[in-house]
Amino acid sequence: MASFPLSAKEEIVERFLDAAVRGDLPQLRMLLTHTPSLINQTGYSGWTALMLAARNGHYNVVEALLSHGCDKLPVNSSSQTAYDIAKFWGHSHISNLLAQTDDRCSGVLPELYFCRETLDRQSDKRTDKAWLEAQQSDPNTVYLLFSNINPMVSRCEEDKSSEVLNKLCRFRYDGVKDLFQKPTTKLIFLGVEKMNSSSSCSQVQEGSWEPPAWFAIGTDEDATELLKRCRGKNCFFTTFSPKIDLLTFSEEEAGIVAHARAVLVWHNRYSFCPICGSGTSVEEGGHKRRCLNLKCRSLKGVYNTCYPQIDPVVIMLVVHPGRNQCLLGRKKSYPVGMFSCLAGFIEPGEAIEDAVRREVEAESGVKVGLVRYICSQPWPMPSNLMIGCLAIAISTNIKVDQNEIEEARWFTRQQIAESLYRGANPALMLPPNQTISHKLIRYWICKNANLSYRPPLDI
Ligand SMILES: NC(=O)c1ccc[n+]([C@@H]2O[C@H](COP(=O)([O-])OP(=O)(O)OC[C@H]3O[C@@H](n4cnc5c(N)ncnc54)[C@H](O)[C@@H]3O)[C@@H](O)[C@H]2O)c1
Ligand SMILES: [Mg+2]
Ligand SMILES: [Mg+2]
Ligand SMILES: [Mg+2]
Ligand SMILES: [Zn+2]
Repeated sequence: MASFPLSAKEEIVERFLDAAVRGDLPQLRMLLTHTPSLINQTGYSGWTALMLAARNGHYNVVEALLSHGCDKLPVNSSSQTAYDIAKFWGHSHISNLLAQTDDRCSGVLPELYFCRETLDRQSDKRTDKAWLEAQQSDPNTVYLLFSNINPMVSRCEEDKSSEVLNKLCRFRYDGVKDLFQKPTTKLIFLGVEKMNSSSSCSQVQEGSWEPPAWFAIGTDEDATELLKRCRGKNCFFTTFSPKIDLLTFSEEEAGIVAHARAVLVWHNRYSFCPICGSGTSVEEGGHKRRCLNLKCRSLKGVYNTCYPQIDPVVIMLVVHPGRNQCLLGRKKSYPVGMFSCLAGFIEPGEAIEDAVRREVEAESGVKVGLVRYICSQPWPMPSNLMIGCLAIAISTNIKVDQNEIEEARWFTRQQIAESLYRGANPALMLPPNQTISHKLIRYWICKNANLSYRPPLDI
């Protein structure tokens, strides 16, 4: 059989995998230090380094790969994870190690995008007017600029291979203070920087270090005028395709964007008092609006029109009664071949479980029994809270409501695993890594992959 020369990239992957087969830890470490992206690569066999080390009983290599954040969930063409392989070949010390690492560390349920609390919100400071004012003119304070609800960003030029494409543009007081004069400008106190290793200097020990405060500024000023503040930097607003662009921040910045955008959207929607139509004043660091009409009912008691609104949405992976398939749907607006979890807004007076059952049946005709909450994600498009669940179907016939979705289908575990780990299934494209939909699908695949953990639902 003719053999084709390997590309440089293929060659380095093969060297890496070979080191895992032989248990050559120094060589594996050296390659990994030089090229961290090797960690989850597969060779021609479709096996990862972790699978190969598990097959050959190299405990120290498995340990090293896990400590480098290796994903233990990919499956080979026989749907086996590294755990399954170690167990099959009788390497119980390795299968025990693979079963031990907890969900969060092992990537079964990693932190969700938009969920990182980068700043300390210090919500108690929102009512301290003097403190807030002092922070505003502090030279260390950081300002983020939003044209309405779209953040001003600059392109990351450093690492072209990274998924992080955008960086929030940061300003100091002098660069933005003129905007404070405009009555339509919204100023949102986002919190203060959390203390980390770089801030644990002598100043912190002496107690003289104050963590810088962060504010978001929402302005309706002309975007081209605003861009002049960047002084030649490659800055722009994420106006053209917010859904895509908002997924290209670092984890640290994504959490900040989720907070700022949801508050600014609320200000845009609630410029006037929804109870009596009067004007309102903005208080509590931009987290409250108070009606200016002294006779208004909203001034008595707690009115939820005065505080930022969040729209709760259920999003669910429906599992077939036979446990080996899951139900995904596609809207007309999705890219060709993409299927995702079903989702829908929770209605007033409705529990999460009932919303899951109602939305699934309305959109796909499938009836659901047991519902289990898994995780949640703020989704600033513009201010949803996605509540992620697994749900067990008690019927299987599909009857799609064409007004809501275009198609719904049962997919086997094999089809999903192939799409997740090899992208080899052109008929099924899953939503991007940053979405809770992706995480729920992944979670189900892992929990079903004969890992020692048995979820209480026996899903
Ligand atoms: N992060 C993710 O992985 C992910 C995946 C899918 C959907 N989503 C988000 O979930 C949201 C809801 O999903 P859906 O569109 O399928 O919901 P849905 O099935 O409830 O249908 C939405 C329709 O219901 C009506 N509706 C009822 N109550 C509403 C409310 N409170 N707000 C807005 N519309 C309401 C509107 O006519 C709207 O077009 C979407 O906004 C979408 O952005 C996120
Ligand atoms: Mg829906
Ligand atoms: Mg619906
Ligand atoms: Mg609905
Ligand atoms: Zn009012």
